[in-house]
Amino acid sequence: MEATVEQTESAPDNETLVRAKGIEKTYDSVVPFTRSVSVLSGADLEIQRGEVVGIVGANGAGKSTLMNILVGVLDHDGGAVKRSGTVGWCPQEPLLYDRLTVSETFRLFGSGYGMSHEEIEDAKRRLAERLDFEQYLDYRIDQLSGGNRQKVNLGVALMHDPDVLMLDEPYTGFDWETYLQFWDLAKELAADGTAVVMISHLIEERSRLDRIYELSFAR
Ligand SMILES: Nc1ncnc2c1ncn2[C@@H]1O[C@H](COP(=O)(O)OP(=O)(O)OP(=O)(O)O)[C@@H](O)[C@H]1O
Repeated sequence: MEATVEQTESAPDNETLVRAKGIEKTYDSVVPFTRSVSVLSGADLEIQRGEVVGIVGANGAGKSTLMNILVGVLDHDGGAVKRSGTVGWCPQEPLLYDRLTVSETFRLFGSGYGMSHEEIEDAKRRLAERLDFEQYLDYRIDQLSGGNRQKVNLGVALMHDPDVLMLDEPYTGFDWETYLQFWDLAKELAADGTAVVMISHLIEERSRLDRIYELSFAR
């Protein structure tokens, strides 16, 4: 089956921002002379503006694989992905540069997003206050604790106010206060029209999600 990805620049006002149909993904085996592993087989999903959608399932069910395909950092073998608008992505392992300070990290990502100096400074101040990492702005990434690194990872994913925010277990290592702050923020973003897609492991979270996609192993 042929794999396609379609990306349109601007997001429509009140519509589906991500649509995935019949996604197939097989990984080559990491062990020589053994079979390849089929991880996704006919996965369908739709994400609307303003909703908080959960992707759940057992370890190894393919949640990160699906999200990486939706974001566009991983190829798929079959099916089609259609995305509209801008995307913010918070991967499970922070993708940050150890030698940069937190402020420099925001400048780097902000210029990549095409933001002005003022917009970058404003987003950095707002998110540092909100997620409580103001005191670490001059720290290098490799001097941060795991939880604070995760906060910066989340901050740079949403600093450009994306239409779709994709989060792969974004709160790993957050203390309780930050975890609650994170959920307030996710709800606010959704109320303003952002589509928030989140990989979740916590049963407690199910009530916070508008819709849930559960991945299960193919029989
Ligand atoms: N690069 C790769 N090469 C080969 N197999 C891979 C690769 N990446 C992932 N896999 C396999 O694909 C399957 C799905 O992995 P994935 O990380 O998507 O699962 P997950 O549902 O996100 O798991 P978890 O809850 O543990 O984070 C697993 O069996 C994993 O070992």
